[in-house]
This record gives sequence, C-alpha cells and structure tokens, in this order.
Amino acid sequence: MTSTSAVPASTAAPRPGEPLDPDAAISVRGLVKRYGTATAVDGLDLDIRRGEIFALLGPNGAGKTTTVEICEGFRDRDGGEVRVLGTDPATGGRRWKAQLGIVLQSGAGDSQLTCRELLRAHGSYYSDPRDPDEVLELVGLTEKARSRGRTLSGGQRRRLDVALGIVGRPALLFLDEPTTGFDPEARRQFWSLIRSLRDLGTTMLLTTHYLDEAEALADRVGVIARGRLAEVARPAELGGRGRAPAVVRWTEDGVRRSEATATPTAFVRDLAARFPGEVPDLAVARPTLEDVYLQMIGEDRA
Ligand SMILES: Nc1ncnc2c1ncn2[C@@H]1O[C@H](COP(=O)(O)OP(=O)(O)OP(=O)(O)O)[C@@H](O)[C@H]1O
Repeated sequence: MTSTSAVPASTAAPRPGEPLDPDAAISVRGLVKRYGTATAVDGLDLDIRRGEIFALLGPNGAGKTTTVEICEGFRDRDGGEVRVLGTDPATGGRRWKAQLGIVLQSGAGDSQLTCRELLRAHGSYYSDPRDPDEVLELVGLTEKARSRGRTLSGGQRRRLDVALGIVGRPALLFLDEPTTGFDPEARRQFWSLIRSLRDLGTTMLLTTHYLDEAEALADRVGVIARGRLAEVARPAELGGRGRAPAVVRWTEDGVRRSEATATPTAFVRDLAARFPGEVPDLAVARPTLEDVYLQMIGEDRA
C-alpha cells in the first residue's frame, strides 16, 4: 500500500510564479538547462515534500537525468532557482552533500573489498554513518557481508548500491532506475526496502520507466516531457484516472461485449440479473497508470 502521510491535500505542481517552498526537500522554479543550442530542461517547476517518495516519469531524453543531476549538484543550470534541503546545489558544500544519498546506475560491484569493508570505508566520509551490519540487514545482504562485490549477482549488486547510498543516513535519497534488470521477486523485495526507508523518514526521488514501480512506491508522480513537467498527481489520479469511467467486459451469445460506465457496480448488478449463473468472462477495468501515461506522452508528441 502507498502511504500518503507526507502528501498534503494539494498534490499538483507549483503554479507559475509561485515562490520557492522553503519547507520542501526539493523546490525548483523555472529550471532551464541547455546543451549547445538544444534545450533539455525548459522552465521546470517542482516541489518534493519531506518524507515523500516522488517518481519522475518521462520518455527517453525528456530531461529527467539532467534535472536530477542539477538537484544533486553534479550539473550547472542555465536558468531558474533550485533549493535542495534548503540549499542551492550550485553552492552546496560538504555538509550539504553529506545529507544526500545517491544511487547511481553504475554500481560498486567491481570492488575488491567485501561488502562490509566497502560500507565501512564509504561510511567514514560521513559524520554519523549507519553501522555497516545494520545497513546490510536493511538491504537483505547480511549473508554477503564477507563477499566481495564482484561475486554478487546483478540484483545483489544493486542492493549494495542502495546500501552505499544510505550508509551516510541521508535525508534525501536519489534513485536512478533502481530496479532495471531485476527479476520480479527481487523487485518486490527492493520495493519493500524502499518502503522501510520511507518509514525511517527518508525522502526519495526516483526515476523509473516501470509504471508499476511508480504506482507501487510513489506518493506522487511527475511526468516530464520535453523538459517541462506535464503533470504531477498521485498515481491513482494522474491524467484524470480517478474520474475515468470503468470499462465492463463480458461475453454474451458468444460475442465479446464492453461498456464504459461511471457506475460499474449498478451495471454489473443489472448484468448479473440477466444471467442464471456467472456472467461469462466478466471483467471490470479502469485505465492503468500506463494507459494514462502513454496517452499523455502521445498527446505531447502530437
Ligand atoms: N552531456 C550532454 N550533452 C549534450 N546533450 C545532452 C547531455 N546530456 C543530456 N543531453 C540531452 O538532453 C536531453 C535530456 O536528456 P536526459 O538525459 O536528461 O533525459 P532523460 O529523461 O534522463 O532520458 P532517459 O530516460 O533516456 O535516461 C536529451 O535530448 C539528451 O540527448
């Protein structure tokens, strides 16, 4: 289940001209980034509240990584204002950086050190690191404490990446496509790790191409297209999804039928009255997050 405790009544993106939110974990206004003559981020506004999991969605090349890297302090911007944990990333020093956890796509898997040694070494950069064994337990790698990174499976390496991202006890964790290449069981285990981190109060900014992942984890999702935020909403409400009619499908007289209705319960009750037993092949569906996402992206490209 998705916790909504960190999400206020208003879930939308900031309005144009709205000032930076000093209480937000991340507050971005009018962000612009150009590479040569190409504009990768084109006036992006975004607030991410403390304690929430926010998923940034968007097609390849939409500007997600650029935005995230500017927030991490790895990339300069050409315009706009950004505050991350109250600090402008362009000027953030060591103390500010120590509050961030960054899980990159690369991975620490090639290290000659054991998992525990790696965590201890990495933790030494921080003033109040988590105990390596506590972190290994949190990510489900206790049994691999003495294993070297290069002997781990792909999914285990990813867990080690997360372990390295959280050993410094970050207030804000960036996760870039964290479950790419995971098998289904590993993804579910990873999701439960992310939820435990949220329960510990960690704010997380996640980029993902997996819409089921965004739906399972995120308090809010933001769809970025052509360098702008097209919409911010709870996963269940994106693109008017919460208000969309349900589609009832069934088979009657050997013919597959369907009906879009705002009152599916009443419709199914009437339908059931017409059949002596089970309504053949009955299904009630609402648009999935993927349906509304693809529609939004398609409209943007049109
Ligand atoms: N270092 C760079 N130099 C030139 N252009 C770049 C650079 N980095 C990104 N771009 C361009 O900026 C645009 C946005 O790229 P970005 O990596 O932010 O997108 P993304 O949404 O993260 O995409 P993906 O889902 O493929 O990771 C793209 O058109 C990309 O080609």
